[in-house]
Amino acid sequence: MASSVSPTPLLKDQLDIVIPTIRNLDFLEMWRPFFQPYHLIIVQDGDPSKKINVPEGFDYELYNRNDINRILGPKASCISFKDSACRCFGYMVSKKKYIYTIDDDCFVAKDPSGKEINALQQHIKNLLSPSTPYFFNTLYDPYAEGADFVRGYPFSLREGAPTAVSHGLWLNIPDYDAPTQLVKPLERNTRYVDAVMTIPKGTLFPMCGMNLAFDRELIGPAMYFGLMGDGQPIGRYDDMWAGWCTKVICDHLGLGVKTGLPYIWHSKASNPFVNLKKEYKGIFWQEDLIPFFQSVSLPKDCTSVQKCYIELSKQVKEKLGKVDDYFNKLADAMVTWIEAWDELNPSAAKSDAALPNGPAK
Ligand SMILES: O=c1ccn([C@@H]2O[C@H](COP(=O)(O)OP(=O)(O)O[C@H]3OC[C@H](O)[C@H](O)[C@H]3O)[C@@H](O)[C@H]2O)c(=O)[nH]1
Ligand SMILES: [Mn+2]
Repeated sequence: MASSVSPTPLLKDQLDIVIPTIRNLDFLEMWRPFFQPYHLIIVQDGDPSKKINVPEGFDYELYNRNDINRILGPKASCISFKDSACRCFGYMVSKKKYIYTIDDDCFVAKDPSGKEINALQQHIKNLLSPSTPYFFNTLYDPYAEGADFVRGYPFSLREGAPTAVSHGLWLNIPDYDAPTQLVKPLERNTRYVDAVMTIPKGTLFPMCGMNLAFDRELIGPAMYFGLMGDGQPIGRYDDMWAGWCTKVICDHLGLGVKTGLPYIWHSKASNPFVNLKKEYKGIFWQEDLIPFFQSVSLPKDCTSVQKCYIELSKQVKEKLGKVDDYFNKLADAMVTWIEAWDELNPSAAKSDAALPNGPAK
């Protein structure tokens, strides 16, 4: 029987909110009722001499590029500059079990009843309840209030798998790629779909970093947002790369990834022409990237996220290095990221994933 209804714990001492920003943080005023109890990690991108004002009353730490260079030294080369991908530095320096990351142009949305959505609470609910990657439940989340496993659902699979990622969605400005933005400039997402689903094992998905939460202890080292922005041939594929790496590792380690509720209100449409320039190589390359990730197989002795990620970086170099030399650089940066992660998180560096490698065969 799926869990009965109990209040969602705040987890205020177990969760950090990571915000990449080149703007001001006035958006926090709208989130204050939901975010004030939490510690914020603000990753200031762009010009480090620019002063970012954080509204009064929030507990935060702020890192700019000088801080990243000071803390990581030469390893700072793996952290993107002038791209929201810089946010992954916040994941690395956090000491908490959970991360929630949100963009500074994302606001509190309302559900169809007009009630303000506490996105963070829904993400916590998603992360604290199991996922069902091995068999699709046609009533969606069986652990949600008023739902359960449907007839025919194997009882041997009803315990589910630990949830590593909770991927939220967006009302108003949807996360479209540049070509779609260009042909549908006025399209707004007004559809509120009241569902949380587990993305089945063996299926990839386009992970958006705008409204994303994850269990840092289960999957944190896989959440590297790649080499994007300044000096790189590609942008706006930071979260996509992290999502593909994360999903194949979650599948291997027997972890779940959920998508759906909660919604946020995404307010700013970034410039489609600028986005096209950033994305165009990604749009072309991903026709090779997706078959690569679909064919990834990780050895049984990859029993920790770090080991999986290092193995993945070897396969990236071997199989994608021939697509473009960028992937050789990215593969090296993946290793640097893990080295930096383990340097900043020494205790976690030793731990293997304490999880079976999927359901009992
Ligand atoms: O150089 C930069 C540009 C932006 N940021 C911060 O990143 C957040 C997203 O920026 P923005 O809202 O302008 O871009 P979107 O196109 O809406 O972002 C989506 O697509 C790109 C990424 O995948 C992103 O995750 C998606 O949300 C915002 O907080 C900016 O302040 C930055 O740090 N550096
Ligand atoms: Mn935005």
